[in-house]
Amino acid sequence: MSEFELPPNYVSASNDFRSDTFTTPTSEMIQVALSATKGDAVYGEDTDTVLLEKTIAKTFGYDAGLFCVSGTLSNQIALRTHLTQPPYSILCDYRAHVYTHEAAGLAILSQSMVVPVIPSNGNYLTLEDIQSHYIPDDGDIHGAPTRVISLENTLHGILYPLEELFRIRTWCKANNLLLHCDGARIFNACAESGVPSKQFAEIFDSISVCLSKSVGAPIGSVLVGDVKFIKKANHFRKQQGGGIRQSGMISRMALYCVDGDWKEKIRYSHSLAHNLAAFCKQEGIPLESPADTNFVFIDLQKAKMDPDVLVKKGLKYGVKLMGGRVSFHYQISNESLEKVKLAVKESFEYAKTHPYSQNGPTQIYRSESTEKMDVDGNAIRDIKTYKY
Ligand SMILES: Cc1ncc(COP(=O)(O)O)c(C=O)c1O
Ligand SMILES: C[C@@H](O)[C@H](N)C(=O)O
Repeated sequence: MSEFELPPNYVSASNDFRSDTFTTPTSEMIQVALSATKGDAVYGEDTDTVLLEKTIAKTFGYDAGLFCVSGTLSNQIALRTHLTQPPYSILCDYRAHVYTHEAAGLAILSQSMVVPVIPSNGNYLTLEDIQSHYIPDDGDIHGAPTRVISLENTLHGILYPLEELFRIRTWCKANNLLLHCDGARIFNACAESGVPSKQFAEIFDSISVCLSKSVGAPIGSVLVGDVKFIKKANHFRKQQGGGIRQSGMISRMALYCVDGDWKEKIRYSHSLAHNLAAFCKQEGIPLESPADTNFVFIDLQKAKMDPDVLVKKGLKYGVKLMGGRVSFHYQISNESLEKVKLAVKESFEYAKTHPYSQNGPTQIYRSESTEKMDVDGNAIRDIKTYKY
């Protein structure tokens, strides 16, 4: 095996539970990309990219969209565009991706303070949580007034109740605050809740719609909002190096995914997650949060489970895990689900005699596992068992 060749079970997504970002482009996707348009998207001349932007904007009820190569870029330029006169701050859930996993983009690009809030119900921010933590623009020169409430739907796979979103929307309008949605899993929210995608335009001023997550595209997100907002966001996208040229091929692959039966694909992945959650309940394995959609967050702290043991048990059965978060996507096989159950159960049993003290909630990313072995116990040389 060459030093760069991965073992067979490392090239498929069917056993990859690390994230729904690990789906791989299908041969059909690659085939349609061959007939993609070839214009320069910076000049708005790539038809497939313009079509993708219009399609996603229309799907979610907005007037304009902007193709971004990642959800991080889409989120960060959205929030930068909303923020106009510092000092200001953004309020979000303490687990929000824009705060925890976008490398301090809010501090650097937007020079914004962040007010991270722990939801009083443990799952999602209520209007009362926001009201008791936001910073009013009342002329107090000590403060950095809240300008944007940035929510995530879903967050850690938890569905945001629509009525709560409307309560927050009404209050934000009355208090001149903007609402952004990190919609990395907005398609999951739509598929599971039945809320029409267009209804989110009544709530959020902008949504970062990821295509590279559960919908299964290899690359990209589309930021949606009104025309003036998207025009300015485009300026920040260029500034951040996100103005890519012939993006037709990746746009066409994304269009293939959104034109397809994404609801069916996503509902399949949710059924697998619900199956694992039911198994955990049956075995007495605690979960950190409700498994509403495509994630199962095992409460490692409560179970005193060592995430490294869980990863190694996964390798023993030939499935890829990153820690306590078990992610599902449409390419996961039923066979792999059964293997994950074995790994989770064995790790839980092991913890009973080898309790591990986990500091704080489940870490999505973890350092590389100490040992690497395949199903037959052979060492797997130089393979990262985690994305980071
Ligand atoms: C909730 C959430 N928001 C945003 C992102 C950023 O997306 P990307 O990895 O494409 O930058 C991710 C991760 O993929 C995510 O999980
Ligand atoms: C954690 C985050 O960066 C990544 N989007 C994931 O969900 O795997």
